[in-house]
Amino acid sequence: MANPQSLPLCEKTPLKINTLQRAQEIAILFLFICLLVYRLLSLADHGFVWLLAFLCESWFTFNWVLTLIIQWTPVEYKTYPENLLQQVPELPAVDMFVTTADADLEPPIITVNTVLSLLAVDYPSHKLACYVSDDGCSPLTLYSLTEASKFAQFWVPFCKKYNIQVRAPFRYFSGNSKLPSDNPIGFLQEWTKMKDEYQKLCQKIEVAVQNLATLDFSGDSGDFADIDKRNHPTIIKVIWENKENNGVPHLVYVAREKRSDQSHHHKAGAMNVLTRVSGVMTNAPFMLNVDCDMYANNSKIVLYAMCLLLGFKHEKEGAFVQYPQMFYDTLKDDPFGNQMVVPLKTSWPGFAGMQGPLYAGTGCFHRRKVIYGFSFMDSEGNLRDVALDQERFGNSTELIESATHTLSEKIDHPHDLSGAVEAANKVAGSSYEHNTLWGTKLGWVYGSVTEDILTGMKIHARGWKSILCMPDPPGFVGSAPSSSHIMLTQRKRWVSGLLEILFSKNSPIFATLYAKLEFRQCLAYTTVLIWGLKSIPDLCYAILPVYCIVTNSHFLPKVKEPAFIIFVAVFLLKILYTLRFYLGSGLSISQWWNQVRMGPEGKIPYLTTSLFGVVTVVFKLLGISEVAFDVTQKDQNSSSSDDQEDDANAGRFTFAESPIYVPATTLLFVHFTALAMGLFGMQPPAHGADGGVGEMMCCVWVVLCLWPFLKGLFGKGKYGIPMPTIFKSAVLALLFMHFCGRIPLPLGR
Ligand SMILES: O=c1ccn([C@@H]2O[C@H](COP(=O)(O)OP(=O)(O)O[C@H]3O[C@H](CO)[C@@H](O)[C@H](O)[C@H]3O)[C@@H](O)[C@H]2O)c(=O)[nH]1
Ligand SMILES: [Mn+2]
Repeated sequence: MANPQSLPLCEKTPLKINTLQRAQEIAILFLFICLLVYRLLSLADHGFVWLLAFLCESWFTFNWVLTLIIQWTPVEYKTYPENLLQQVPELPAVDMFVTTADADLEPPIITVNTVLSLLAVDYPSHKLACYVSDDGCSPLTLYSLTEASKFAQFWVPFCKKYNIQVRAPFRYFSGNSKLPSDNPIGFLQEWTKMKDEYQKLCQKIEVAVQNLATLDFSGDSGDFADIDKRNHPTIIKVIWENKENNGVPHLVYVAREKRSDQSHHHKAGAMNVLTRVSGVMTNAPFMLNVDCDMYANNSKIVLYAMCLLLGFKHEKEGAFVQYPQMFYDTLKDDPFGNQMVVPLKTSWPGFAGMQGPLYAGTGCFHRRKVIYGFSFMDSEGNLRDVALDQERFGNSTELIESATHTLSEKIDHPHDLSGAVEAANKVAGSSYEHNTLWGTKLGWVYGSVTEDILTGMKIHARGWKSILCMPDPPGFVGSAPSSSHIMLTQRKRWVSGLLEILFSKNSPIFATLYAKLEFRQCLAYTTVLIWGLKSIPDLCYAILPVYCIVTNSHFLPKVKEPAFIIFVAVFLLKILYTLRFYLGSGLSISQWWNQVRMGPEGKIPYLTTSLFGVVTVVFKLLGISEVAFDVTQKDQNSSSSDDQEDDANAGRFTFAESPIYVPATTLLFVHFTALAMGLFGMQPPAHGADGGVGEMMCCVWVVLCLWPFLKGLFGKGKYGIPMPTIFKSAVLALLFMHFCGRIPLPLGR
């Protein structure tokens, strides 16, 4: 797709760097280095504890350097001349993919809203098609979508006529959206009608959810009778085929074939099926994909993305356009650290200043030909001869033909969807990919439960760049985990998925050595991939003060030593550094504190699920077990919650019977013991120590970070730590004390 002459070129512009921020960053780096030098110089006088502290601190320094490398040259994209797209003679077509996997964890009404918001975007509707992949193979989802497509016949024209901004009805009709005061004539009437219709739609879906038996299995849903989610043939239904220029875009339901003896590769597998099914149906040169909960929050998203993808002189500048993930209805002060506000200001623009943002799995527009995997342009920019054979693409002549069109940049003509269902069924088969390049060189890449990062990295490794799009209002908004347990489970999957990439042949280091991943981008990917590993030094560093107090040794310099100041300074400066972002963005101190405890770099996730994520990957590497894709539960609670009690408890930390809570509970126990020993002078006869003020302060900090666990000791129900967990942790804590030589247990030592 060449850039039409009339379009001015898009540009990346460097962001102005805040000098105070830079000064702080450098100062922290300098202090880290001083600290390491101090450790090294005094290593000989101290023992093992000193060495361990030195190793942890080297790791922290290394991480800080990587962080700075990412943030060094932030850029933003000069925005997209909105009205100019109207001057482009022919807008390209876009296929839009929505994935859902479980009608219980992902209620159909959520998927329906996402689909409605996509069907209603501001873009010529005959250029759009929406495909929903249902890995749950649920008749409820199909039923809900069918009903939604009827509602869409009113909803889409209504949104376009009155230029509605948020086109997901549950958000539009939710309590906090006010009606504009200067309504055009007739608006109020239509608005009321629309609201009624939407309520009816919700009711229908609700009734169906409550009582599956009311669904009529005779007609379209016949295929679902007695279906087994893990073992069933392909079901593809064209729910709505758009035959006019101004109608509602096509809507297609896809439940790919599943066989219990064949791996279906989770979301990556679903994406590849959607790519192929849409390939034989509409074959648009661009593809958008979203998770079922990520509705379009800005009606111009497709236009913006097209401006960016078409607006560069060299198409290599834009393999994909990524909208950062944002969330709706987040709880006050973000108690579970989901929002990731700071990355929006630091790492996202930072990545954009290198090879481009990471592919985040949702809210992303890809070029279809990039997904088809080949670098078809030679260095002169001419199309290379690409053999599109069955060995690569699989044995569907329709798909090979459509892929040939894509790669040779021919624009496909409107298709007859219903006529393509047979071909679509074939390419959605579970054995279609056997002996092809799907999942390796083609499409979404297999081998990690964070398929998004892996797939994006493979694209960068072929020398493509990517583009960041951050319009106001944000492009896509989704549901954030509504409880701490859900959040922690999600983090565990992320951590394992990222480590799976690090320890595979797809590691970014190889991609830099043998392919075209830029060096800085490789470092940036590495920082992301080693996320889970960071929990190990964090754990060690949390144990050190306890160990030192109990054994009356030191891992920090004594208060009187000048070196003590370096430690205090790094600690305080790092706090000030992050606090600045929060206060500067109008956020509260408690939000910052929640981030410290629960955020991506938070203590609690590090001391709970990250550790287990690492273990999962070790098990995988040893061939003991596979990494599972546990789907995140999604809630729609759009401020309509009438349950007062639930509201009050919404931000409270919850527990479940799970080993993930053992390490942190154990830590809490040993820290308390250590604090008690320190305060009441129960340490062994001091070897000239100063009571370990530094170590005591560290202990207090860890206890503060683990406060939710302290509350959990006394909480009831899901707010309390389960008894077995407390018991296991107590045993572990005793063992720890024993090995520190403090509590003689009859263990023969
Ligand atoms: O076998 C599966 C499993 C999941 N999904 C879908 O994948 C999406 C993401 O799953 P979710 O449980 O919401 O995971 P999150 O951790 O919230 O998702 C983030 O992380 C994933 C893995 O990195 C990315 O794929 C997502 O796009 C990104 O939003 C959802 O639409 C699911 O329906 C499938 O289609 N098939
Ligand atoms: Mn999600």
